[in-house]
Amino acid sequence: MPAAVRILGMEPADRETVTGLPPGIAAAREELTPMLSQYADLCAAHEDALVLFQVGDFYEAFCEAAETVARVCEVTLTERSDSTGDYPMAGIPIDNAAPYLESLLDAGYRVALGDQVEDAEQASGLVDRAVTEVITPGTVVEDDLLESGTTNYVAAVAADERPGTGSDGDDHGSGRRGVGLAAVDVSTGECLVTSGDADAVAGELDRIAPAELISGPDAPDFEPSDAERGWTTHDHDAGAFDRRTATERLEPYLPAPGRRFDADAELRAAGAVLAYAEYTQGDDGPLSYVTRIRRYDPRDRLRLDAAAQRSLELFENRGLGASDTLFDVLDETNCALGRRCLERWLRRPLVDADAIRSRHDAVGEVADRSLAREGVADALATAYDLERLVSRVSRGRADARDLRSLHQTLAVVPELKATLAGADGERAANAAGTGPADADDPALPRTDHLRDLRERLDELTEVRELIDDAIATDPPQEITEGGVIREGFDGDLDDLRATEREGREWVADLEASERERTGIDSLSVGHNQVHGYYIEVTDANLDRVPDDYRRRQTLKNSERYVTPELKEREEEIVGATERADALEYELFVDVRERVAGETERIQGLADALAELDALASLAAVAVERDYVRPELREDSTEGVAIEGGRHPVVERTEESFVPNDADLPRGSVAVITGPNMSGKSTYMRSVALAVVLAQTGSFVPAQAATLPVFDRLFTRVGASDDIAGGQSTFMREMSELTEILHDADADSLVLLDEVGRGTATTDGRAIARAAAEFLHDELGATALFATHYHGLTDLADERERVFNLHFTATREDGDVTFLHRVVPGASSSSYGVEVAELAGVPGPVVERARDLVAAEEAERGRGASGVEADGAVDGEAPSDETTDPDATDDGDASLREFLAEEASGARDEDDPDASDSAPETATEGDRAPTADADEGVAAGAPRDLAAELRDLDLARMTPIEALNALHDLQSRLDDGG
Ligand SMILES: Nc1ncnc2c1ncn2[C@@H]1O[C@H](COP(=O)(O)OP(=O)(O)OP(=O)(O)O)[C@@H](O)[C@H]1O
Repeated sequence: MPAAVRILGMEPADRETVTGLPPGIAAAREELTPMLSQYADLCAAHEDALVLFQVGDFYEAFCEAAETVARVCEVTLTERSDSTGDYPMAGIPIDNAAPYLESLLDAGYRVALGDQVEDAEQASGLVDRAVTEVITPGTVVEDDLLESGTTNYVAAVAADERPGTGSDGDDHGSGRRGVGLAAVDVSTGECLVTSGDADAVAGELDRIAPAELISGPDAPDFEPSDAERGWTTHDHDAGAFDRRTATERLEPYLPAPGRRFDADAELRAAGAVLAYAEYTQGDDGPLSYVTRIRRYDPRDRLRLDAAAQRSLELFENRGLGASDTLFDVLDETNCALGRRCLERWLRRPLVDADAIRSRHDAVGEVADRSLAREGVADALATAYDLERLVSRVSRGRADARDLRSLHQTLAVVPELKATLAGADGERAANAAGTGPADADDPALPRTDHLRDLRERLDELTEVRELIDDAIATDPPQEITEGGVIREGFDGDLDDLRATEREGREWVADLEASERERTGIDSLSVGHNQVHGYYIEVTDANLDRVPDDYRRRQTLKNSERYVTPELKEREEEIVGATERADALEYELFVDVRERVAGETERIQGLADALAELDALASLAAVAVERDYVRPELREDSTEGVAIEGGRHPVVERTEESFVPNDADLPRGSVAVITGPNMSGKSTYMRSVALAVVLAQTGSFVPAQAATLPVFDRLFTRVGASDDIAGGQSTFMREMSELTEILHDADADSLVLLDEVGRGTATTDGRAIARAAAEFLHDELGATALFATHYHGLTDLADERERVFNLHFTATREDGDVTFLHRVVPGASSSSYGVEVAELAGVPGPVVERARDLVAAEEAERGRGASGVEADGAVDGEAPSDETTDPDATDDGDASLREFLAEEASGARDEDDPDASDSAPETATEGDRAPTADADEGVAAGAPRDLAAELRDLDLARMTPIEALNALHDLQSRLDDGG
């Protein structure tokens, strides 16, 4: 039964005209020819889809649907005329349908393929047609329409309908949770089910990034947090979410579904998503290759929401510079299976320390064994996408070439097992390794993880042999025209082929024997489609034609004949060929079904191959990029300790990447200051990426790393950092901050990059400070906090676990050099003007900016005496704008001041005593503000103009923006503000 699905986001008028029954056809319904009437029936049964109707070698659409196809696929709109009228018609070639289908999917359509399901030659009257598949973004199975090595999910969400069901998601174990989520990859049969409160499910949806989402009645509206990874939404037939219906739907997939799910909403989401998947696959009953429905709890994985994935550039590069992502760096996989697995791992890093260590063991072993690593890579490079292959086999869509690909993939398994056991030279070393339990059997990997994996490499010998015995080595694509079954596999087939062969040989000899018999040297024997075999004699020799020749065809200069014997042989050959082709098809289908019977085992093997490839990829990266095995803290109260840590992506493009240490006690807040472009963001991300990598099972780019296991990782990056994604609003920044402050706890790692930057300085600073205090005082999360609000560094004096770090720069002959090295203590310079110069802001603008800064500093110098006189430095949070201690100082000390300090050694980076804010406090004190300074005028500049100038984020402005901003300030200065 087709589900009633409607495409959201389209005007009802559009839907009426492009999906379901085209109005032009509906209007003529009573008079339609039988064929168009059949088309109309299929359209009416698929209201949600655009029906493509097979007519010979083309898929056709009619009337309004034809107009849509012509426009979207850029094909010609023609007209069909029959006794009942003229109908616009547009078609796409079936042989090359993929690019057109892709255009229709991209344009938001769902396409129902109305195929001829009966041999046109055998049909008496109208050929029977049926929808064999509904192609939708989330349920495509065609290789041509799917990216290799990626997952493609359709998901369903259902609200829990049991009374009293909690919605806070914290009642794990009681089975009472708010929203159920189920997702299926129809191309591989992977099926996942989970549940949680609406926020948790939203996070999971972001992580899974389904191509399509169907919602049950009362389910919350879920919007993708990232438009680029968005999904198409449908309201699904409410009936599919009904508990009883869902239970019945699930029964063929798993016994006693009612008892298998924690939450009612999980069961209903799973039932609905499978109903939908079945519907799109032609409603042919259960999808036999969905053999495992995997339940999971989001809390069993490191929670990385979409914002974190985005800002850490795990899968997408948002920056304007380097083009790689973390996944690109890690992806040294050799086959699509491994690539998908690695992606899954990176989207869902582990939180179970033993499981993480186990992966590290395996990565370490493969990294140590270069022969095994290369052997595994070579073997897997010839493996096909077993998951997609087996699902095709199981759906009855695989051809003989697919079975051969399956065979080739199975054939690497024995080789892989031998490789993992170790090549001869390796075995002794293996045996002497870290004390394997079975040291007397050197032919085994030394870690439990690899040993288990090797065990799971099911050789499936019977399947491999069956395919090898049955299927020709280089079969044709068509499975109905013979040539797919190997000789020797079936006696009857061999007899038929022998008859066929002998007949052909007889025909081949006929020319010579007839020439001899008739004495006509130019006599020839040939064959054509219409007349079959013939003997051709030129007109000059017609007098020598024997009596038993029967004329078949007269040509310009010759005659064509048959003999009764030739006719008989021909019938024999044709008969044998037809029967052999039909028998081959039968045999092929039988072999395919027998292989399909092993779907579950083949899927098990696919999992093992995928994991092996992912592990080998991590090992290859560890070796090539000099990563180190991270040590996991036993004690959950201890923090992060990284020596010589690097950013895995930036280090690939930055010729001389400067490694940095990170020592973050659990629950500490590191306030990081420093000039623009000095490396603050890179540093923070390096720490977070080390955590993500470690929990994924990877080694990390560092000299040494000891890490705790975090449960959640939050990031909040400055508003303008998201401009490239077109989502820069202060509101968004604040809602992300809200989420962090609500959800982070002692097991969270939090990255805050320039929080508060999206609003007025005073408010932004206040929010930043309050957030840092809350993180420290209330949440106890481990946090890295990069900021240009230097007043925040005071927190180190006030809070036990807050400390300062900063980045420095040097200047020689007017050139600023960023050292990219983190050192203890607070910084006081932003070098904004210098960065503007580096970025190519025109010289006069830079010079003018320098003058303005100098003027302001001069003013501040005058104001500072007031501070000393009053001693009015207030380290408390800036709640009141008029007494805000930061109100002028986040403009920072001047470059001159800063360099003078450096020259005098007051700011010795290597000075171990120069920690925290001690030397900096003096500096800041020197230029701390007074009420006078707040109201003061720098070289006649109104105070607010100077503040505005200070707040310009030059590093992120284009030269022209900077020029305009300065021009604006200048003219307002001229106007007296
Ligand atoms: N450790 C490092 N070694 C070498 N180059 C680095 C290092 N860290 C950062 N860089 C380079 O410096 C550039 C700027 O770094 P990053 O964005 O981290 O600075 P930032 O201090 O956060 O700047 P802003 O305050 O303007 O946001 C990076 O794109 C990178 O090319």
